[in-house]
Amino acid sequence: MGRYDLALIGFGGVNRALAELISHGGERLAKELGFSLRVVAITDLRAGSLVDTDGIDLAPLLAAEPGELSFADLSGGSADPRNEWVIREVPADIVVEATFTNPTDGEPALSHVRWALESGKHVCTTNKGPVALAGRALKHLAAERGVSFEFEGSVLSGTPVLRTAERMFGGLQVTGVQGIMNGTSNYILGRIEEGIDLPAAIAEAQELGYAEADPTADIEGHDVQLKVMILANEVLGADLRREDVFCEGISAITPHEVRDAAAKGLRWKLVGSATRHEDGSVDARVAPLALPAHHPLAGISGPLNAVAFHTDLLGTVTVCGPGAGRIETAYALLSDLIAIHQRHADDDTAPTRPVLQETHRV
Ligand SMILES: NC(=O)c1ccc[n+]([C@@H]2O[C@H](COP(=O)([O-])OP(=O)(O)OC[C@H]3O[C@@H](n4cnc5c(N)ncnc54)[C@H](O)[C@@H]3O)[C@@H](O)[C@H]2O)c1
Ligand SMILES: N[C@@H](CCO)C(=O)O
Repeated sequence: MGRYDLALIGFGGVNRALAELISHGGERLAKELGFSLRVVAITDLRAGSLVDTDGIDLAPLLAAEPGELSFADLSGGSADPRNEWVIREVPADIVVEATFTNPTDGEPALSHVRWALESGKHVCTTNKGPVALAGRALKHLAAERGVSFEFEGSVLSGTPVLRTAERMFGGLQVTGVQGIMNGTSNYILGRIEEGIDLPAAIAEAQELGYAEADPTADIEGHDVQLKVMILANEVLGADLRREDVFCEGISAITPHEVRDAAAKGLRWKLVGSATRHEDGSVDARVAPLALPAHHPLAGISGPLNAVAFHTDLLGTVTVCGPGAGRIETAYALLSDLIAIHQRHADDDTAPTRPVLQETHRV
């Protein structure tokens, strides 16, 4: 049975949930999937870095409160995240990037992904920044190095939107996408409709693990803007930059407007869309809309999200499922790991693991 050694970059909600899946369900998954997973490195801005090329014992890390975790005093640990050294030098097969999304320039996650691919390591990430802002270049780099770059969790967490389009839509022309693609804003709009105020609704979304570290991106639509770019670039063959996508969030909608609309049978939703025209150009936008109850997206509530694909032969195909959540997004990473295994299990040119130089051990 094969085994993949992982380096986890960022140890917040999502990568901790992946570590839990591996720690608690690893044996069952190995039997079912035909490969096992082992974590050999973890880095985190707050906790530092931890390296054990024989496999990190995850149980004590998962038993600690997230905010209290420090690797500094552990064997193989350091207070410094040392991302570049860990990514480039530790002999992992796959780098799992789940640090903060930066909608402006994608950094430092973009560098994390680039260092990993340059080092001949596969990458899976839930981070929208590198995918939306540099997806084409990173895919090119991955292909050049013979490794995979997987990012299912960058759109609708673990709900398989990108892989459905990539694997199941052969022979179809996709002419547009429209959807509710942010769990936090959708949850917040629902809670405001129920009478909760905005700050309390944001706090709930943070507690539930839906919101970005800085929820401004959820509220102002930037998170959806990145997701629309990813969908347009991956599915409609576009090459959109952020400034190409009009973006308005939900911050200007008052609680009165939300409740007044509900009384009239309308639901405010933050809708992202992209349309491909006959000449191949693609228009994309993010804006709140008051949808009538009969609209297919009106009933998508809470952290549930949906993406409708408009196609030539099937009409509209809608994929619906969780749009956010720690475990749901960890599943996206697991689905990426499975995709990497399926693509590379038979590689006879698979990169060999370099040996970590003793002098570099901490
Ligand atoms: N939570 C979700 O529902 C969800 C869904 C889809 C995608 N995502 C994306 O997944 C990523 C992780 O989400 P999360 O919910 O775990 O966020 P989080 O804020 O809980 O965790 C991020 C972690 O990354 C660490 N970090 C930040 N910068 C770092 C750096 N330079 N080096 C090392 N560590 C660093 C932070 O200390 C934190 O522990 C984000 O990019 C987010 O946009 C999250
Ligand atoms: N903050 C994002 C996480 C998923 O990308 C959301 O609420 O949808």
